[in-house]
Amino acid sequence: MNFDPSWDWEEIVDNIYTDVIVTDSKGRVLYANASVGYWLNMEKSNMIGRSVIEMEKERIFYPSVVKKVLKTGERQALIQETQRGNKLFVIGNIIYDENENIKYIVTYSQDVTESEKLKTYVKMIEGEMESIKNELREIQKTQSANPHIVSKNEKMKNVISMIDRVAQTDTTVLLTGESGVGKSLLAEYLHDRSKRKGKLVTINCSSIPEALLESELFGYSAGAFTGANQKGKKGLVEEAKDGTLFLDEIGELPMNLQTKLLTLIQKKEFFRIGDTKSVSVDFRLVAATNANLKERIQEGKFREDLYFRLSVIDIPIPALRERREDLLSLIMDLTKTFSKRHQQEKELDHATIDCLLRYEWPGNVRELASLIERLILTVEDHLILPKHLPGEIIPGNLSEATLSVNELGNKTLPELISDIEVEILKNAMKRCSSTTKMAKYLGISQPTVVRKLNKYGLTR
Ligand SMILES: Nc1ncnc2c1ncn2[C@@H]1O[C@H](COP(=O)(O)OP(=O)(O)OP(=O)(O)O)[C@@H](O)[C@H]1O
Repeated sequence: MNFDPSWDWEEIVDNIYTDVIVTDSKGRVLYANASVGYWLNMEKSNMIGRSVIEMEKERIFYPSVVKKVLKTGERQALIQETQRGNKLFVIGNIIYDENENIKYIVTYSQDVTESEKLKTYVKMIEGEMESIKNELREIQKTQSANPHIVSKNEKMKNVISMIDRVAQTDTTVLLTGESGVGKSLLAEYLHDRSKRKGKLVTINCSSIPEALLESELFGYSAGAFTGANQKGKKGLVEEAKDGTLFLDEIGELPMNLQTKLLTLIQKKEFFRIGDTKSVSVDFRLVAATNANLKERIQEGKFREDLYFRLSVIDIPIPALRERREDLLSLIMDLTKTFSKRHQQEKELDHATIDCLLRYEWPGNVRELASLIERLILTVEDHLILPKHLPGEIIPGNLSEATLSVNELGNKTLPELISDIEVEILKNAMKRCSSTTKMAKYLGISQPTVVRKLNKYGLTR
């Protein structure tokens, strides 16, 4: 269909759900459409001939975009408040006559009251996040003597206090728990707390080949076997004199060495390979395992008597998923540690922290620590965003579109408002079980909630 000048333009413009006002070059209203009447709470016929400057003075709306256009001689956009308490996003455009003089100023506006509320809400959430960070700094100040052991969770606090208690004794300690929960770190902590004068000597029983393990542990005498050092060699047990011997992955210790270890624990003496004279040594034994030693006993792979000797004090370390209260502190602590270590000024975005807090962490603190270190080393930007995380860590409902308040850079205002709206609505959907509760939570009406959910294709 072609353009027809006889169309009823007034009726058409009255049916646009956007305020349209046309003024002359002095700001006197020449035309207003029907929508204006609703937002400004006055009949559109009462507006014709009135000065927008006067209306601004009467606070029918404030500020006046026309006034700003006339002052600057350019197109202007601003947020205006109306007598009804609504917030309007208003644009004022100039139409010039053939002599380049202002002929009309056309203004059109859209209600953004709810979006403005949502922006305030985002600011409030940012404020809350800041206070959580402050709280965290306080927690970190009051943490255990070793700054790298985070323990907010009850079970973990019990682990630390148990270690503090046994540290002063010579009792053998067995640390059990999944790989990466922090057994080695706790062995270090125990040694620090024990005030034993000697050093902490760590042996990973699974990483040294079986043939070498015995000589590594007990050493050998001069000329004990072909290829050996002529002067003989001290073993790690001797290295741990007056200190702590930490046997990691004890479940992997071969059977013949289990027997020798048992003798060592009982008599506190041993024989270097090829020697007939025993060596006595004072050390504290700490062992760790992620294997189920009772099962290994059943399978005939671990000596029961050694197990009883080792497990006098058996300290199970909870998996990270069982102590989620520690997660936030760990995330912040590790970020700080690695940023400092690699001299990188990096920060985790709120949405990134949110993803990390939701993940299960099957690889425990080691998995978390390696990820944070990798992000700090590989992400070029200052801010680490959800898009930098590996796929498995991003929850299904947080897609690429996840909005960070810090990402709003080059978007237009309507796009920005929509993004914030979607994000806040998703957040409200997670917290509230019905649209009525969402309405209360967001401070808007229930039909508005439904309309907005439909608009963005969000389904409950
Ligand atoms: N509570 C904690 N606070 C800070 N860092 C921790 C904590 N627990 C573990 N880590 C860090 O996590 C990583 C893995 O810890 P660790 O090597 O002690 O685990 P593990 O239980 O001994 O693992 P595996 O059984 O595989 O030997 C280390 O980098 C350690 O510093």
